[in-house]
Amino acid sequence: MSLDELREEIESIDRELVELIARRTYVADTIAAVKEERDLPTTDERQEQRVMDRAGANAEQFDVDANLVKAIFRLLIELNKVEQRENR
Ligand SMILES: O=C(O)C(=O)C[C@]1(C(=O)O)C=C[C@@H](O)C=C1
Repeated sequence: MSLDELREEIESIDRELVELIARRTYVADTIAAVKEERDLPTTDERQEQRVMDRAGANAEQFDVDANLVKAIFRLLIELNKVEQRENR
């Protein structure tokens, strides 16, 4: 594969990543509505821990750096919380 082709592959993966981030964020909008209905706080630390543990385990399964993957998930959770706070 040429460098251009490899970069095209990365471009396509990057687009998919953004699409997945958008889908995760859209779910946060629905979660915000459920939490508001049930008078629950936006932050659920136990659930965040579960998400982080799962991210670490998935990273190990795919042989990528667990700490880096967890850092990305920390950002994704923060993005969700910002989105949820804007929606309630
Ligand atoms: O599961 C929830 O309650 C969510 O709001 C989603 C999410 C996440 O991004 O995974 C975000 C904020 C919460 O503190 C916990 C988890």
